[in-house]
Amino acid sequence: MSCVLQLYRIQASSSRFSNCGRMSISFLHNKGFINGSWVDAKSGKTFEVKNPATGEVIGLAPDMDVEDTKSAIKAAADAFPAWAKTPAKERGVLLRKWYDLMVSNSDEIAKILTWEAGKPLSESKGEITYGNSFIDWFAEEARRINGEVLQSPVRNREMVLLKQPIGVAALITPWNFPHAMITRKAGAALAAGCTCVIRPAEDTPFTALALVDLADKAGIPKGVINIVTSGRPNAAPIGKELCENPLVAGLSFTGSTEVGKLLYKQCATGIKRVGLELGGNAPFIVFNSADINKAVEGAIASKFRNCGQTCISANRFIIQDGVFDEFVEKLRDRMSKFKLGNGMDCDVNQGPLINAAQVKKVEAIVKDAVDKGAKVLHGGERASNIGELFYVPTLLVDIKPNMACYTEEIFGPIAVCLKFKTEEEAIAISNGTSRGLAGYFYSNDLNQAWRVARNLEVGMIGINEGLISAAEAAFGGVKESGIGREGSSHGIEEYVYIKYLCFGGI
Ligand SMILES: NC(=O)c1ccc[n+]([C@@H]2O[C@H](COP(=O)([O-])OP(=O)(O)OC[C@H]3O[C@@H](n4cnc5c(N)ncnc54)[C@H](O)[C@@H]3O)[C@@H](O)[C@H]2O)c1
Ligand SMILES: O=CCCC(=O)O
Repeated sequence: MSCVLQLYRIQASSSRFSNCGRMSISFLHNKGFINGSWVDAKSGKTFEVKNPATGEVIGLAPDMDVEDTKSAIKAAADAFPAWAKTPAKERGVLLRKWYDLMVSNSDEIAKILTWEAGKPLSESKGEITYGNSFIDWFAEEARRINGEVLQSPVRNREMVLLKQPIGVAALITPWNFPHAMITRKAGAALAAGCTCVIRPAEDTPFTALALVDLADKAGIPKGVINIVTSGRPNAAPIGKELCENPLVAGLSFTGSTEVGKLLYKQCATGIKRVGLELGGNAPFIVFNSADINKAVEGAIASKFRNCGQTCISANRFIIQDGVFDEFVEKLRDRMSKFKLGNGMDCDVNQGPLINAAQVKKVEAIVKDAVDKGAKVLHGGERASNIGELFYVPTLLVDIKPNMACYTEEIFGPIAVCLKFKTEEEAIAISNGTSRGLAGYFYSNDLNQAWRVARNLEVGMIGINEGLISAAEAAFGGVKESGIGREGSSHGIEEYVYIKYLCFGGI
């Protein structure tokens, strides 16, 4: 209850946001940030940002377009030479200051995040700890961007590999992790010596603007981080400009595979460096040897984090015949204990979906499955009594390969359970998709664990574990789930190129 009151205090204290008088959170902004200044769209246009839990308009953000994007790119390009030459240790110190400010303001950022993204406050705090950890990590990694001295095959030569920042990085991020998807990209880019232009999702610009404000307060020089906000209609032209502008060296995108493919094509025009974190269709296999209680806890964590709107959420539960009934019954029991509601309410653990399009997509997936013979063991409908965008966590069995819930990324609170007999069958079902982001399996057979880990066609695997994300981990997919890795020491590689030096006549 106290959380609810705190939210209303934010709303009541800002003249630029709904129901507001004075501003208590100094980093709550409704302007874009270009070349170190808070700016409106050149056109003067704005778009509405709504609280998905209530439908209320919480504020207006600048509806920027290609002209604003060109200005942001120019600012980033102008700032690049000085930032690239700033010693890595100094870049790391500035990132550390940014991290410290984010930590000390975590509770306030969490409220903004829940306000616009709908996720329960405890999850927003979890995302912020996670998102902050990328800045902490890359603050340290900055000074470890080392080159190599090679063994020359001939006398009187020295051969050296330097790593240099690629230049201006364009970062396009989604609404589902409005904080962490920015810090995972910007932390690596800035540590490497790149400057950046960020285009956050239209549903969640205020978290992004708060982060950039704290970066500014940390002393990150003007032009190094720029942020261009826009409503959905301007996303495509802004994206095209970010992909095709000759001053941009590389693009990093997190979002749907469909948009990722388009941006990949657009980047081909200028042979830009591309990093893509796209959709998944994660298998979650439970073998007969597994500890079923642990598997159910892992399933809940993996499937229902952010109401299932997570790219690495379990998409299909693939359960061996000996433990199918026990797993399904225990999962149903856990799901029946979820509390849906406004994420600001402390005991809520499932918030709304982000927008009406997501609700329609989830509804269509459930209807398609039921029409084709799936059985609903829990949920199966909107929770309209709570709000427009709430959907009851749903459990489906009797799943067939022709159902959308089998072939598509669900991206919502729908758990679908399939039965299998042999390990080969489980692998074939798991790999029978064009996606390959994450996978999970539960087994207490060590040999089986190695075999299955090697055979799953995914970039990341949780083995007896449902939560795998960490700044130290290399995050990314195979197949149509993307290109490149974020986080870990490999995350830096997306933002540097190797320059070969050959010193002759030595
Ligand atoms: N892998 C992930 O982390 C992730 C995140 C969000 C969504 N998704 C997937 O995407 C589906 C749809 O969600 P969504 O609509 O938010 O994803 P999306 O790919 O449409 O949007 C992601 C980001 O890209 C922007 N965008 C959209 N079209 C663009 C374009 N032509 N050029 C440049 N930017 C563009 C959006 O405004 C947003 O900021 C989901 O159901 C899910 O399957 C995956
Ligand atoms: O949804 C995409 C990112 C999720 C994560 O980093 O764990």
